[in-house]
Amino acid sequence: MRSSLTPLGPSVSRDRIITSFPKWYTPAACLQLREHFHGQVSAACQRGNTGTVGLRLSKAVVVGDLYVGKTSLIHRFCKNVFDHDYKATIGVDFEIERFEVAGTPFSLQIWDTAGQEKFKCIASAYYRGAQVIITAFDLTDVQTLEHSRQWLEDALRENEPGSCFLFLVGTKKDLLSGAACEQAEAEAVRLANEMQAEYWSVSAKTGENVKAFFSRVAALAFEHSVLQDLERRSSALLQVGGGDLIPLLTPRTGGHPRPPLPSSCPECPARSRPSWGSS
Ligand SMILES: Nc1nc2c(ncn2[C@@H]2O[C@H](COP(=O)(O)OP(=O)(O)OP(=O)(O)O)[C@@H](O)[C@H]2O)c(=O)[nH]1
Ligand SMILES: [Mg+2]
Repeated sequence: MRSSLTPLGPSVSRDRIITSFPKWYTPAACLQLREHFHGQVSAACQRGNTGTVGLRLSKAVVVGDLYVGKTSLIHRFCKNVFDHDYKATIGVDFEIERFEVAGTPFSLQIWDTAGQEKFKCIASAYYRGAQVIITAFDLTDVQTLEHSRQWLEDALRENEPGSCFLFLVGTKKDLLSGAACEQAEAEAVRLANEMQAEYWSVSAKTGENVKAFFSRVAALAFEHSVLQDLERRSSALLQVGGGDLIPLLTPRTGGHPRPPLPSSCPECPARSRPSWGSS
């Protein structure tokens, strides 16, 4: 039986429908090597038993130095446009993208933050509650890669340890090729592994890898939301005797058990979640 919580609303566009688990950019720095949805997630989707996942917004926050191309990346994905002119983001902005993942509606709220130092305190107020942190750097500017550590640290400070998927994204791929590109990517992969983040190279100008990247983000965030929802519901219900269900409150958290970490599911050969301290 399909869940009665399935939302009404406009159907999602065809290119936001994700039926198979999107692949990583490189196995050298990826969060998940599986090529299929988690078994429990597929089963829940088939039964329409995905709880409130279709009704909630998952939050993804994009951080990184000024001028690296955060806004351009988001605009390419959400509006399919590219602007050569630079207009600094002031504070924050966001877009909401609706997907259908394994037959279930899923919405991602993508927060675009300002890279300029003077806006940092405004932007950092919006880091909280992120399910996904995307740290962007410019592939042609090694300093922006070096600054990625600090951006990630700042974003993690506002969130529960182990509660976020981390991505490191090299932008402006169209400006590099051959050995220069390989070298920049190798350095980025090294840092991504230290950060326990998944690495992607993209170009907002040409659109290369942009849709694939956000599909991957959406699929991982969706999977985690479904697993979290299943766990929340199973720990809130204790089955007894002839099958009566007794709702329980978890005392420690007032009925809202801490969600499982993305890496805690038995089918995930993923790395452990970060305890990323300053270096
Ligand atoms: N060639 C090329 N240029 C890009 C690409 N992405 C962004 N740019 C350019 O880089 C400049 C900065 O892009 P933005 O997206 O505004 O940078 P931002 O990170 O949002 O900057 P802040 O809002 O100040 O933090 C603009 O002139 C863009 O046109 C890309 O993929 N390729
Ligand atoms: Mg911007």
